[in-house]
Amino acid sequence: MRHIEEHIGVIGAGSWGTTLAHLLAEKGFSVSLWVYEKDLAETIQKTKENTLYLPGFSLSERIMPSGNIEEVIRHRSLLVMVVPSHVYRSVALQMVPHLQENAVIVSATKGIENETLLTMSGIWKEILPESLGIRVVTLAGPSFAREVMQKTPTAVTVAAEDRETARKVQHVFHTPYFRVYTSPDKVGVELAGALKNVIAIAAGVCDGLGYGLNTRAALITRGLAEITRLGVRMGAHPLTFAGLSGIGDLLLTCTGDLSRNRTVGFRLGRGETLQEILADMRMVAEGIRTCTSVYELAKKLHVDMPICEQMYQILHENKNPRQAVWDLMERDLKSELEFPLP
Ligand SMILES: NC(=O)C1=CN([C@@H]2O[C@H](COP(=O)(O)OP(=O)(O)OC[C@H]3O[C@@H](n4cnc5c(N)ncnc54)[C@H](O)[C@@H]3O)[C@@H](O)[C@H]2O)C=CC1
Ligand SMILES: O=C(CO)COP(=O)(O)O
Repeated sequence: MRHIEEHIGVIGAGSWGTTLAHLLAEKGFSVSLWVYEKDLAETIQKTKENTLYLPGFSLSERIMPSGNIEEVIRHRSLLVMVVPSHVYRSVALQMVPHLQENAVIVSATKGIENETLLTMSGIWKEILPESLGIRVVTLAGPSFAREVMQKTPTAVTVAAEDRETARKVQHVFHTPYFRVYTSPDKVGVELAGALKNVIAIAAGVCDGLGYGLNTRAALITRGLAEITRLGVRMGAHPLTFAGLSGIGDLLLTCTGDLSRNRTVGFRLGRGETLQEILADMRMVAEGIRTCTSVYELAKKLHVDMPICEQMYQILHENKNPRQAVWDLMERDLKSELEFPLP
């Protein structure tokens, strides 16, 4: 393996952060990994395994786990941010005083902040002093951590406002089993990655209720229509939603049993309450919180998002899931296309 001089800091040692750290370390980068749970940092150091979030995989010797965030980010020109969205701002605020000028931050979190309705790069925009010259890039697309650890051929997108930064990050992450595309549509890629989690819960609900493949296909398709509608309203390019971060990730998480979001939905469909499901889940299912943000955004921006609205009622107002499906089916009839033919 070639040793690469650049030293990268990965912030967040959940399943995805650990996987990205491992991928980069195997490429030859020196990688520091910030671990929130102090005992876990020691365990990873000793056993080379993330026993809490990614059990069963042997991690690269080149990963240096640490509970000290300053140590992980100081003097790093490239950082990867992978903490769940509800703690993103508080962790980012801890990072700001230690960031190196002109560093690049790759954000791999999928969510929308509840309190502000901002995307993750929106949070950075709010808290980063412009004088630091830091660029934020989004990484999204269909990529279950465990499959990437198994080196399953995978393709993702990195989106940045400037092409040069996107190309740099593309090359940093690319491996023969991890193909990276670039995109200039940061808001689109970010929204696609966050919103698909809400639809994945809905797909799980339908499967848990025992509905068939017709239902799932309809849900994915009309879910994509909703995601696109909100995305375009917020400035995204519509074709981004036909890409890896859009339909790609939507298909993966609506159909793949490895999805935590789909699993939450499935269990809801089977009759468990959200409280029961969350009680035995250590990992994050971002769609639960994102659903609240989407519900608020749709109201604020006057965007019609019936599936997300029903999901909000199931998750947060105890609506009966079967009733929610029938309420969707009984809505006013409408045209599928939302634009006139040329
Ligand atoms: N797991 C996957 O396959 C993929 C996950 N993602 C996204 O990556 C982000 C992170 O998810 P995962 O790595 O899957 O997490 P995870 O669900 O495996 O682990 C939870 C993480 O949250 C951290 N955490 C909990 N409380 C915290 C606090 N108060 N402060 C700081 N950190 C805290 C834990 O230390 C752990 O790193 C999410 O937005 C997820 O949607 C994106 C692509 C793939
Ligand atoms: O985003 C993911 C894969 O691209 C992971 O999905 P879940 O969070 O639903 O497991």
